[in-house]
Amino acid sequence: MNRLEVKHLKKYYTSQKAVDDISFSLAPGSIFGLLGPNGAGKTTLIRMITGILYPDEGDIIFNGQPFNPDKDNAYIGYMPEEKGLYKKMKIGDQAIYLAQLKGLSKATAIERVKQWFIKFEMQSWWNKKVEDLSKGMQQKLQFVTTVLNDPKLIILDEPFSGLDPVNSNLIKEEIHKLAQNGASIIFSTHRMEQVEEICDHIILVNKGQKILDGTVSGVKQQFKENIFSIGLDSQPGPINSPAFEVINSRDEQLILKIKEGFRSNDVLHYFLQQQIGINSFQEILPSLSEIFIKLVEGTPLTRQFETVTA
Ligand SMILES: Nc1ncnc2c1ncn2[C@@H]1O[C@H](COP(=O)(O)OP(=O)(O)OP(=O)(O)O)[C@@H](O)[C@H]1O
Repeated sequence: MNRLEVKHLKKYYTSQKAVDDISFSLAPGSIFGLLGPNGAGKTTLIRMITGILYPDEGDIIFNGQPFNPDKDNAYIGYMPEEKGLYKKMKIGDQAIYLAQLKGLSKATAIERVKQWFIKFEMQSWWNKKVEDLSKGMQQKLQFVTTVLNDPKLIILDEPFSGLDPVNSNLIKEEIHKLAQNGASIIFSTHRMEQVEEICDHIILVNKGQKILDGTVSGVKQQFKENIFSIGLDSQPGPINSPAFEVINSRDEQLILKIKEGFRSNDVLHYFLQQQIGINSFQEILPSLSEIFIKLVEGTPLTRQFETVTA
């Protein structure tokens, strides 16, 4: 059973189709990247999945049942990009209070907060106030308060913003552990290299519509352009082959594109025929960043309703 199913979801504002008929599903244990340029509709989509906004149309199915925010919010952890912490409240008390709001008893809340504070080396923060923490420390606290109640669906909006590499790694490891234990994770960010590193599945939203949906490796395969890197044992002379063209070269290392109708074997055959040895041969897949730019570049920021003039 899917953890989450979103079916034909729509949210229109007065002049904008913020989310326009988006469907996708999310399996338990999956780490899912929700990508899109500024204004694409990601936050609006997340707000509907977390019960903050009602959809105009469409269905949200959580754990096989129609989504009921009052009941299901106890199983959802949402870390928004903007901080949702009380600035003046002591950090330990605040974490316990937020865990209780998610349905934990006070005793369990205290126990869990202590465990997480030890794990993340935050014990000394207990009596400090949020306003006394740095941006990165607040981000770490926000992550802990999001996962304290062991949610089944975790939504993280730019979770690494402001974090140093050590703390980023700490949180990455925890995200993987939470997924291994069955939580489904939606991860929204503009940092494509983080998506490649962390997510197993992505959807790309543009102008309120889903324009790409698949596994990270499947999407890269879908957009590959038959580009290969080859390492030779000596410098080749002028190359003239119908099978491929060289698009870049440095000494014995070439980047080449195999032409339509030809195969890798044709490239290998060409060099072997010239008595040139091959040290390495590897396909170069496009990065998610390249795919993202290719799909969204040059498109207007949002889809407006057509203006009707009398
Ligand atoms: N309350 C609102 N009233 C009117 N329009 C809105 C409202 N909230 C968002 N929008 C519009 O809906 C569209 C989608 O916005 P949304 O915040 O969901 O995008 P996003 O993908 O999260 O963008 P970003 O990456 O910049 O955070 C935008 O055109 C935005 O201007």
